[in-house]
Amino acid sequence: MNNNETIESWGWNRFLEKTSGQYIRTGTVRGRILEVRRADWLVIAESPENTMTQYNAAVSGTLARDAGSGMPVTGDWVTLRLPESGGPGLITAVLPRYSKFSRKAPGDVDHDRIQEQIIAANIDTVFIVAAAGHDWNPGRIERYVTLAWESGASPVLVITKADIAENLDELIAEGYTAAPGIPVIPVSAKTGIGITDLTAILTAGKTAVLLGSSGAGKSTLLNALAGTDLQQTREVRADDHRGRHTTTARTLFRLASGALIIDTPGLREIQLWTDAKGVDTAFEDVERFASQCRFRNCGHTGEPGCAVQAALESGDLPADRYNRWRKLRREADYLERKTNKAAELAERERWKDLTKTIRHIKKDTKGLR
Ligand SMILES: Nc1nc2c(ncn2[C@@H]2O[C@H](COP(=O)(O)OP(=O)(O)OP(=O)(O)O)[C@@H](O)[C@H]2O)c(=O)[nH]1
Ligand SMILES: [Zn+2]
Repeated sequence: MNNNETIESWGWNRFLEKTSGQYIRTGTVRGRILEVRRADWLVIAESPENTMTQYNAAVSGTLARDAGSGMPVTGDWVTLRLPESGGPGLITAVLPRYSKFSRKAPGDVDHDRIQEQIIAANIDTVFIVAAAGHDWNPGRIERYVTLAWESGASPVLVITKADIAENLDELIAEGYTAAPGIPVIPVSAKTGIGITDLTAILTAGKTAVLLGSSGAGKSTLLNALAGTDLQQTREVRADDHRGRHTTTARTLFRLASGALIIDTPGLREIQLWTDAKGVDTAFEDVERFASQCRFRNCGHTGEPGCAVQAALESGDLPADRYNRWRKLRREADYLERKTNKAAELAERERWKDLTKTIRHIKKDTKGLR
């Protein structure tokens, strides 16, 4: 471990300095979650020798009980009680997050189990990694862009495997449409193009997260940026198909340049965790037309003076883009109704408990009167 490392070299910043005061108690140090494992957490923290040291850690009972903000995720800053003698450390609090990338937790849609899943916390840049080739999907990119804007970090669209693109210029144009106002950077780990462009965006002490489908080339890109094999990647051996590797954990790495990168396993589903406003932020082109409609509450479905319909007719707004915007809007509205309903149910349960308690108290005090 490099002794010149400080918590700043692991991403500690002024926001954290300002907001963490009340959480840091004597006997605890500040640490950052490098990886969430099945049963424990890998944390890099200040050690008594004033160096940065890795510890395995568990979560304190109190934190596990009232983890209102959820259990620690990769990128989180926490307070850690250092291990006494070789045992695991104890995470006692999760510090306020200045950004987080979330999606709706995958699971059964029918059972009202509507939950946020935080993929990574305290990130400055979201690299949306989309591969050229058969897996190219602008609709999926739009979902990532929507969630990335919601995260509080700045999105960047990275088109990987540029070497296999049949028409790279077309993909780049589609990328700019799907991700308006966001840098679009084509790269290839095979030929090396774009790697210096991406390196230029990385900053020492700032955190980026790589997000995208499985096989998009995230780990390969991480290795190319690092200039060394930080992550094993999946090179399928033709003869026996063994030696396959897919990323299974979300892990934070520190490059020699000092930049911090979180590699993640591919996400199969990327369901929204935002409201209609969040969708509109990612569709500023549609929004711009909508703001020119004659009626403020225009539904864009045939009302007189509808600028969205006019843009569709003139071709200024591609029909595909418009349809995907409508679909995401519907999904966000649905989610909002469901979460409201879930909140309502929780509230009703709380009242049920409360009235029960009151009834008990009344019963208990009856004999005293
Ligand atoms: N042609 C080409 N292939 C690439 C490039 N980058 C990655 N690949 C290949 O794409 C496959 C998947 O790459 P990975 O880096 O493992 O993908 P990943 O996104 O990390 O996948 P998960 O860990 O499953 O999420 C591997 O076979 C890579 O060799 C590239 O720039 N060009
Ligand atoms: Zn309209």
